[in-house]
Amino acid sequence: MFDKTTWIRLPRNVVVGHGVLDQTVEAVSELHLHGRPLVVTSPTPRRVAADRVAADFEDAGEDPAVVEIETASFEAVQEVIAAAEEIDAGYLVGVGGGKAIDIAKMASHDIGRGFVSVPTAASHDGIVSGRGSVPEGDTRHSVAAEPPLAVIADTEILADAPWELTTAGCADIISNYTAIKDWRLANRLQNVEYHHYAAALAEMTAEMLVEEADSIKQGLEESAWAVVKALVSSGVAMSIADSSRPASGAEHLFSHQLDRMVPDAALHGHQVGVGTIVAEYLHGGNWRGVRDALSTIGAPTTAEELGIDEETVVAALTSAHEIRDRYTILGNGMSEAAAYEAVETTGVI
Ligand SMILES: NC(=O)C1=CN([C@@H]2O[C@H](COP(=O)(O)OP(=O)(O)OC[C@H]3O[C@@H](n4cnc5c(N)ncnc54)[C@H](OP(=O)(O)O)[C@@H]3O)[C@@H](O)[C@H]2O)C=CC1
Ligand SMILES: O=C(CO)COP(=O)(O)O
Ligand SMILES: [Zn+2]
Repeated sequence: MFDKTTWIRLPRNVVVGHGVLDQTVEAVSELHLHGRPLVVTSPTPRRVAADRVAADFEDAGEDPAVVEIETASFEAVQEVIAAAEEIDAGYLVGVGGGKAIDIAKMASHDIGRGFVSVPTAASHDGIVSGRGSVPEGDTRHSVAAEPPLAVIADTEILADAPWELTTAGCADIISNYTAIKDWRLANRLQNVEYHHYAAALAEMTAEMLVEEADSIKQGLEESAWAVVKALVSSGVAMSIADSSRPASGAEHLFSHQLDRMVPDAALHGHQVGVGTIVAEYLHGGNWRGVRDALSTIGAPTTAEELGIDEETVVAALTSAHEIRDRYTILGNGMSEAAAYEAVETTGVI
């Protein structure tokens, strides 16, 4: 009997452009959600966008509430759930960087309410995906969470955000190259389920961004536009696959391990970018092309630029395979000698 099922959960409205923050209420009203909105944000995004969004809901007679979180933690998720229950929220609107958005999408998932994503930073592809990432014990990788019903990405705000957040988003997209290679490898060696369509979309997204690398420049709203569109495609690829496989391979394992060893040392995308150079080298691919694209955009390509010492980078590489059950080019682990060889050859150290 044929017993395959595909269930793809995608956003219904994706609104990207100059000043579209003002269209948040309209984009949400089309979703036919009921009840009060709870705006979930963090301090800077609140000033930049969330207070405006809340005021617009107020003007529309929607009686919103705002909850501000400081850290990406399970306590913050519980705080948001309590705030949502207190006002009997109909849906949650995450306004901010990955922290606020992930907390909102994880709280939405727990209480079965709709989630709307309003990114204020183009810092990684979690702004569109149904994956949430909150450190718990030794776990750093994403888990299933509520996918956004709508995404409102105002390029005026994104272009104004600190540039390193955007270069981190670029590097997170470039990592799709090695994520896909790892996925294919896992499919061949371990019979891991592989989705051609999701893989093609993720790979094409990385290729298009690399082709445009020269024109991605600080202060240009067109650059924020190009990056956020790529983040949307990458998030859609993850939704199609119902997994982060299209956008997360060995380079992400390396970054997650760094997060465990030296929390908050560098941005997610920047760590992932350096991991992509090494993983591409291990695949025997064009690691110089990856390095040059990162460097053209202004993303780190060395341990020093990440602000992480050589020993930690090597230790993260040799233990990254332990992070989760995800087969990649790292196999059952790199030896220390092989890790040194890879980072020295690629100029990471
Ligand atoms: N779901 C997924 O697939 C993924 C999730 N993540 C998660 O996302 C988080 C990292 O995301 P990231 O966006 O880098 O982190 P944050 O949300 O912490 O944002 C980074 C910094 O930028 C500030 N900020 C955000 N927007 C603006 C703006 N427009 N102008 C000025 N400052 C701004 C934030 O301020 P403030 O401190 O006030 O918030 C914060 O200090 C982590 O928790 C990580 O685990 C990472 C990768 C993938
Ligand atoms: O960061 C991600 C994709 O870019 C999510 O991947 P993880 O599942 O490895 O956390
Ligand atoms: Zn990522």
